[in-house]
Amino acid sequence: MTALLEVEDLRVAYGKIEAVKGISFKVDAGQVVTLIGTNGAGKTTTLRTLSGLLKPIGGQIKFQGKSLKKIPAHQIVSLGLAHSPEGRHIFPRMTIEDNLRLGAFLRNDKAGIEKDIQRAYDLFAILGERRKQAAGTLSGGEQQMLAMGRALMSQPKLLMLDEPSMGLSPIMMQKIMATIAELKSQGTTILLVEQNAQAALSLADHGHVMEVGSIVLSGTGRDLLTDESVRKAYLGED
Ligand SMILES: Nc1ncnc2c1ncn2[C@@H]1O[C@H](COP(=O)(O)OP(=O)(O)OP(=O)(O)O)[C@@H](O)[C@H]1O
Repeated sequence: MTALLEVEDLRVAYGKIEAVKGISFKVDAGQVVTLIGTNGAGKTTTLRTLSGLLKPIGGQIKFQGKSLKKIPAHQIVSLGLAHSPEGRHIFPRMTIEDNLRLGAFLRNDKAGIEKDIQRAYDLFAILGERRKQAAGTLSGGEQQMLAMGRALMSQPKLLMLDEPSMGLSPIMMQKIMATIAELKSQGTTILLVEQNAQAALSLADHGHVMEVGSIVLSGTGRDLLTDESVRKAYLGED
């Protein structure tokens, strides 16, 4: 069976600095796969490249068996790859509901869009309660919910989440992780970038540890959670 996403020997550079140095991994439909690693490991660069925002200097990206090489960013969304970026990038002056609608900008099935807006409100009740308010009035965690809800509005085959737990309180972080688990149980395929290795590996089918542009260790979420080097480097154990 072909993987939903296949990344092979991917290399990405900013000028002369190679930020991603030949990484390979795949994501099968229905899986949660996580990339973990410290600041500057190349995780965000990888997601931005998969979204078509950065052009690789080498390697292959295949989505549903087709190369994404010559496909511009806006068409990549229509193929079914949605990206909830680091820092969220919601539109603070627009209402919560209008932010959600933006995620559906490539769709014209009105009834389906309304159904998915309702689905976002079912997942995140606070967004429904405050649908007519400016998105900038939401807390950081609620803005994260909005960013995830907006990404889901494109009906993605693959949802890419960049550090959804960043800057959140432990309770809000747990809520976001529980939502990711719920999306997984509904069959959503997710590529999750996280610095919170414990949370990410706990719900991932597979994980890859990135260090300075390379994948240095791969395994099931459970294997990596119990791996001694991972526990020392990323889970704060001596
Ligand atoms: N726009 C840019 N121009 C030049 N170098 C960059 C740029 N963006 C990132 N880098 C460098 O590329 C490397 C990888 O950064 P990247 O943001 O992908 O890492 P990351 O693992 O996502 O870390 P973080 O959690 O901080 O986002 C780092 O050395 C970073 O300084």
